[in-house]
Amino acid sequence: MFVLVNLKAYPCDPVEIAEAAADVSDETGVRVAVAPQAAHLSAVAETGVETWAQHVSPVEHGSHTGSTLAEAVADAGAEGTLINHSEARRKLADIDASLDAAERADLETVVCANNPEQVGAAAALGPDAVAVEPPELIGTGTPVSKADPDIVTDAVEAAAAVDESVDVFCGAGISTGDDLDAAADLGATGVLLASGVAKADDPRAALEALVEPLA
Ligand SMILES: O=C[C@H](O)COP(=O)(O)O
Repeated sequence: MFVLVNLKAYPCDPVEIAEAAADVSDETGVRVAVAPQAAHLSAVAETGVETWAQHVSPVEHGSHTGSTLAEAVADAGAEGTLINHSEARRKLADIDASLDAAERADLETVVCANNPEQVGAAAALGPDAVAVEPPELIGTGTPVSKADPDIVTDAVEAAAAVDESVDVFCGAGISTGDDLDAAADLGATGVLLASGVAKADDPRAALEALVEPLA
């Protein structure tokens, strides 16, 4: 299982979480990556943790003030990028162009989607993975794998129907090792989570407990 921790814009210490994630990954062999704010990418990458951008803009080098250039996040140490999110929804054409930008910069990609229908559409664009996240469960602490398991199995089916090489992750409300186990049982090969780590009093302990069943 791939554990991708999105720090969103939470008031956490990105380097402290990155160091904990790097240690947990080294100690357990579980792949753990951290997606901080763009301004924190270099500092996070310097910890040695696998580092992801939260977004890359659908642009090339040029007159694009305010954009997040794929080449720039790669230069800062990012190895992958999220594209699209329920909290920052993009049009399909922009998702497609952001995937092109990520490919140019040699970034791995996960496209987020709200439901299995969007998963199918996203899979058709050829990302490395799609992540299904029911918006109503994000940040609730109620895991998608328990509250809406069918959405995960339907997403796995929808992606496979389009392109079997596209991995399917799930996210929303995931915070425990049991949630990870349940996600794997439903066919997900990764999880996307945020508040369970970024808002934890002790992010290191939260990460250790999270991956414990996989270690
Ligand atoms: O990008 C992460 C997801 O939106 C999940 O967030 P959450 O773990 O706080 O529910």
